Amino acid sequence: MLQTKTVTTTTKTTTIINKAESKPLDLSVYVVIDVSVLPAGRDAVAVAEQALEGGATVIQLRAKHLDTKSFIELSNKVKAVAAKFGALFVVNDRVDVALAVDADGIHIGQDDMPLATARRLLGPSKVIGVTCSNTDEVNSAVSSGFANYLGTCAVFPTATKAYAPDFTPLGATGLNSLLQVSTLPIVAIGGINVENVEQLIIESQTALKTVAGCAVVSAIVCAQNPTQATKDLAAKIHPLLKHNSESSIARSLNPRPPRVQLLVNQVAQALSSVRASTPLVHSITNYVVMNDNANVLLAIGASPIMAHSTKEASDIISFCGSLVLNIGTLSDPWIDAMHIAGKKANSLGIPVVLDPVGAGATPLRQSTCVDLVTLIHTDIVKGNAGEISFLAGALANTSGGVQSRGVDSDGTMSEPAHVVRSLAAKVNSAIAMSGPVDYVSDRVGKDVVAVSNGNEWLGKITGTGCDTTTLVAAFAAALNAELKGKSLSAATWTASDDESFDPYLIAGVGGILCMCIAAEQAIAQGGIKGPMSFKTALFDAIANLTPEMIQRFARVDFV
Ligand SMILES: Cc1ncc(COP(=O)(O)OP(=O)(O)O)c(N)n1
Ligand SMILES: Cc1nc(C(=O)O)sc1CCOP(=O)(O)O
Repeated sequence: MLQTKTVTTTTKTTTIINKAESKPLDLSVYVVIDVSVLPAGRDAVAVAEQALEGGATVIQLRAKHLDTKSFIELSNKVKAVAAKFGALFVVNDRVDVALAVDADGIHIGQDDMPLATARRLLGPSKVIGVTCSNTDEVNSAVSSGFANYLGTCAVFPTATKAYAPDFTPLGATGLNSLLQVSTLPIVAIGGINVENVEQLIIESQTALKTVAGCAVVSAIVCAQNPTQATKDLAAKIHPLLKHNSESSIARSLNPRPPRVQLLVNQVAQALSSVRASTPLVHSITNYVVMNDNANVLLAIGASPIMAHSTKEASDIISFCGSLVLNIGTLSDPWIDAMHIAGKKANSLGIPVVLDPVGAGATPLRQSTCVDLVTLIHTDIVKGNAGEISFLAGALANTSGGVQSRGVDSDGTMSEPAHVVRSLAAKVNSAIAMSGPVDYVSDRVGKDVVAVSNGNEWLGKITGTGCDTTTLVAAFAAALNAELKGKSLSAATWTASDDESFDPYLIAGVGGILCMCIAAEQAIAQGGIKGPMSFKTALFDAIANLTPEMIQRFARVDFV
């Protein structure tokens, strides 16, 4: 049963149609079954059904050369399978066929039946899509009040539809221009596939609007496995549409302050630097997380090396970009190796990142992490509230000591910004403290950043804290190498300039944002059944993170 509601705009009355009150018009995964493109022996109804199984939300039937009787017969069959999946069934061009089979809607071009006539014939409850190639056509379709959504001309080159030789596809920029002026949903079409769909959506979005969906013919109809191809496409489309609409609207209502935006820009840029420089990260880390830490480094674009022997700790660090010291599963020789590698890293200006896992839990861990921050220089300490609180407390009685605030039962502490700020200044290290909100201080305690992208799923599998530490180390390595390339050094950064952030603040925020945003992406893609499928999706999402995602989804503030 189609439901209608009427919205009065300044000029016209626009009818917005939902298939059912509980089911808004979902144009996200729009599959066009073009019978002339079907590979030999493939049946249109079967392909439609496979696409629907893969998550198609709309099926359009396009049959330019089919006689009317056959078009109607085929439409009835495709309509029946679409109905089985609760998807919208749309006929291409032919209003008579749409009427004959009582299709859910019609898609017409500029040279087809006029929009007003189509609406008059179809009535108010059918969905009408109209192709618009430029902003004039968009304005005209929108102001007519007769269309429910707009299609585009080809965004990329396509062999499925013939164009004049001088036709230039819209590209993301042209699509962006249409999105800027349209108050109706826009579906992009033409040459879209699983490889280019994400970039198209990201690059075409405006501050307020993203495409409502992407329409494809050959990428599904000619795919070896149309179900899987639709699934793959849907997995790329859904997270971007969902997150973009929420975050971009929030962003346009509440833009980032300039200095926050500057920091986000630099973090996004730093991710590009990691990818470009493939830094080698030496980890002396714990048994529980070793393999995951290595894979997380590979996923972000860095390279892992793990060596625990005192006999090679110094040699290995001399050709690495950063060093991780993780005290999760200690032994005496490992502690010695940490000191050897740490001292060597200090002498070479290689950043050292300490993860004081379980600090304070036993005398061995207490003395080890206190020794590490006092006998070698750590550039970044990354731990949870309990670990950071312990360190702050352990150093409280030394000169310039930090008052420990204690940790609440939910893992938080009062005045977290004060604790990281004071500890940072005390040990001259950036401090990254994880929790429901993460706090990162630069090395002097001047800038403290709260990162609010925390995700409860990250607590459902072991090792994500240590994984985040390795990401921080990858960022530290890439940023330090970049500065060295300019004959500068992360070690000599000073807090005098308001425009410049401590590179290790950027590293701390960067590692945390990558982990948290990847978790958001993993969940948004759907299909998470429990901890293991989350873990797989998380690692994939880390590999697929882009600087644009950091720009879009980062929730950071100075505190
Ligand atoms: C979703 C969607 N967008 C655009 C078109 C193109 O329609 P049209 O301009 O009518 O061209 P033909 O498909 O008739 O060649 C579409 N079909 N679907
Ligand atoms: C049906 C259609 N209409 C277009 C337009 O530009 O209006 S391009 C197109 C075909 C798109 O097919 P594919 O996904 O195989 O590139």
